Amino acid sequence: MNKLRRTMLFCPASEPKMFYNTPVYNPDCIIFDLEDAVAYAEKDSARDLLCEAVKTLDFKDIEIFVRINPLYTTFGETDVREVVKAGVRNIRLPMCETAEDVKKLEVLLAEVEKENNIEVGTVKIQCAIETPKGVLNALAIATASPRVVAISFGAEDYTRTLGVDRTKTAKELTHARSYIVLAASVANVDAIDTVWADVSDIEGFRAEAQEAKILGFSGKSCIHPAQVKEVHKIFTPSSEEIEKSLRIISAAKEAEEKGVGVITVDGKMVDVPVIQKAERIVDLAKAAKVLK
Ligand SMILES: CC(=O)SCCNC(=O)CCNC(=O)[C@H](O)C(C)(C)COP(=O)(O)OP(=O)(O)OC[C@H]1O[C@@H](n2cnc3c(N)ncnc32)[C@H](O)[C@@H]1OP(=O)(O)O
Ligand SMILES: O=C([O-])CC(=O)C(=O)O
Ligand SMILES: [Mg+2]
Repeated sequence: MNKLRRTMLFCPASEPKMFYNTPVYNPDCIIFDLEDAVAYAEKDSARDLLCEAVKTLDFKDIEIFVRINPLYTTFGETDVREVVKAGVRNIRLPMCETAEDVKKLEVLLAEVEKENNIEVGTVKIQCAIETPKGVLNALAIATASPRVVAISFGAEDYTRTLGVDRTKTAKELTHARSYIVLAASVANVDAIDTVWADVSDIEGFRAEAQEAKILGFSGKSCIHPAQVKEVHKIFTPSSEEIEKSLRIISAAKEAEEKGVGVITVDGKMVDVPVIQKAERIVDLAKAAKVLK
């Protein structure tokens, strides 16, 4: 299993009051944002604030990402240079459309790592796919560099660039979400579902998170602490799932010892794919610390 990445809580780097509190909400990952949540006039001051905070704050075992501005903007390169120097080891690259975009970041990272005596390859990349072109290139993006640990979907920019409305049915996102999940699976990286902007509509958020799990995403980006709790509930195996998985694994072990092939548990056939799915649930439960 890759790292546990059920939740990625976005927090604007220009909001120190907010970002000092982020660890309290216990997301698996925090994404400090230098891109769209930060006004143009505040880009430099937000970066300075963030770098200072990263040097001093204790985020326990929460994985920290910084969403930089795209490298084609005037801020992108400085974002990379400064946040890596401050200790950030994971970059979320927004508006990623091609393998070439990833490779440009990879070259810059190698240069910055050498300048700061950091082993080359240390800094990991999460590619945000948020345009039709990015979706069609998802597999090339996900496999463009060994640094890529996840690809994520950005539905706000995706619907903007496709020229459609974002609706509560999420039908307009179906193809892109499924394609991103497939690409991530082939590349063996995590797939992170998009943000849900209406923080007051927790029911709608829950439904979208549930669908993300069914589609095969590893987790979901969040913009509000209340969303983190919901995603954790949905993406953490329930006690029923865990008990059933343990029963399957134990029955399979017993059958193997007795030299029996296919068996049944609770009246259902258990074969290799079923056993491996049960093992995955147990691994996830252990990583989420709901099973020892
Ligand atoms: C399309 C995209 O690009 S999305 C990615 C970029 N967007 C972002 O990063 C936005 C992140 N989210 C936010 O900035 C905020 O949640 C908002 C602006 C949407 C709403 O903020 P508020 O109106 O303050 O929400 P609310 O009053 O419910 O907040 C409750 C508490 O949670 C805190 N909080 C809210 N959102 C966050 C967050 N993302 N991270 C950390 N703390 C947060 C608030 O500071 C407040 O703390 P307090 O009780 O100690 O005062
Ligand atoms: O990447 C995300 O989840 C949020 C985002 O930028 C978008 O939806 O455009
Ligand atoms: Mg976006």
